Amino acid sequence: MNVQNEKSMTVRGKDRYKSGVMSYKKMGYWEPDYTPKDTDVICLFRVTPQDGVDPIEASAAVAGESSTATWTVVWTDRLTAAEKYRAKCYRVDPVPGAEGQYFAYIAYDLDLFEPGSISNLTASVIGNVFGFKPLKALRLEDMRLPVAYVKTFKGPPTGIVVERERLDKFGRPLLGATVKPKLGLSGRNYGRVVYEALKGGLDFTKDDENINSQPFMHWRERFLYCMEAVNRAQAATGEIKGSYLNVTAATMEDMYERAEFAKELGSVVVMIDLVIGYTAIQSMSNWARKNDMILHLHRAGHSTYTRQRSHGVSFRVISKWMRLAGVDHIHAGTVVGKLEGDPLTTRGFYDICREEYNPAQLEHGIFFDQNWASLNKVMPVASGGIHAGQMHQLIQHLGEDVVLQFGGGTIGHPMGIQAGATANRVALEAMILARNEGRDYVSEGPEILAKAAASCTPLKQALEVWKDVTFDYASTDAPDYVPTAVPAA
Ligand SMILES: O=C(COP(=O)(O)O)[C@H](O)[C@H](O)COP(=O)(O)O
Ligand SMILES: [Mg+2]
Repeated sequence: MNVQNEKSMTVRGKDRYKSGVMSYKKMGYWEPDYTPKDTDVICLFRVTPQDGVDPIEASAAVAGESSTATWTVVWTDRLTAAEKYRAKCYRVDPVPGAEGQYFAYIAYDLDLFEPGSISNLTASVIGNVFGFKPLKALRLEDMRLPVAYVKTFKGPPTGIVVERERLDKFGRPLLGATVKPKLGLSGRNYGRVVYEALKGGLDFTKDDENINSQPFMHWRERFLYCMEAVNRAQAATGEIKGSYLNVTAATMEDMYERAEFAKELGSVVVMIDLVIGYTAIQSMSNWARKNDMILHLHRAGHSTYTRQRSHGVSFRVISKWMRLAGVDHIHAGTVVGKLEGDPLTTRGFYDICREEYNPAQLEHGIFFDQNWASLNKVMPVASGGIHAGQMHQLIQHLGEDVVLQFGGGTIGHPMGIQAGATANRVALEAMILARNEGRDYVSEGPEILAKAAASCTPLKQALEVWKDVTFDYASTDAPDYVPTAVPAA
């Protein structure tokens, strides 16, 4: 069906405001002749209408219910600049290879949104509409954020450039590890893991998403022992080290108290989980900015609504919101590890975090050109089931401005935690050296690692223990458009 060619059906004049129910497309939420303004926010939704529901009407309903409409005509529209405030669906395309699904492009006037508030933005664009009965499913795939709107956000408090300057670490990915087991260690044993991992060569260690203040280890214990470990590791290595102290808690007051204590102890970084919510994230961002602190975001919970392609919110949209909201680190996928991560889709997430400007690139899932208007860049974090033997692939897929985090892949090392950290550091440095020498480090990767391992027993053992570990499963969240060969000019 060529849905694109349906003409405008907007009813105009006094008939528009007669009491009663009128289809959304007649109420003015379908405007195929509309050209979005530079200042409009644009959303791309994947709409799956119920059987028998016209895709244009379903898409117009999404525009209506995410902006000004209700289910019936209301005369009070006439007290407003209704034509301006109505979101306008201006284009509907069938999704390639997915029968019954449509991409609906919807433009929203900038005045519909409070400046600098992710909560306000999301209350509109994902507020009610995902439960609308005429739709089987709905997914927010991408957004174009106008520069005028981007400029109302402060963005990441530190950014990649300043983070590297503060840490005095350049020209290579940073290395981290999530302390394992996730739950159950006492403060003192937890601190031992942190010390060994940092002393062995990592830059960062990290609390896991669900480490807060449990009976086996209250938060102050954790902070005290972690910072003792950080300070000792710094003294032993002469390098700046950090441990992401997770300040996630039940209330803002608790989070501020924990963050203040982290600062008092000299930490360079604090951590929050995505589940704390957008307002709390923006508040913590303000705190981090005021206190010269790196703010690490673990995307705990995101897969509940980002992973399935037909319903929810794409992680590329969450990445955009988080760059606006202002976090310095965000978990963005590993490609090769244990968790969901199609290579091309993941590339799109990384570009959103790290580029000044994103050109539309359908094969990476990026539908719009996006200018970031000099907002700081977010350091993506690759974490989840990665190990030293994948170093060449990690650098190939994820580049240089990234934190590579090996939890099990450090702490599970047969010779112990320090050895696990050393294996990762040596593998990384060998690979970066090979890259800098202009070698084809991707295809020669296994050889480069083997050569480095010849003089590094910890790396040799890591490669041996984990050599067969791969997570080769089909990706759920792959792009809808495949790259096409372009004939030579
Ligand atoms: O605990 C881990 C990783 O542990 P390990 O390194 O032992 O696998 C993190 O919570 C996940 O990486 C989160 O996933 P994501 O980074 O995809 O959000
Ligand atoms: Mg975890």
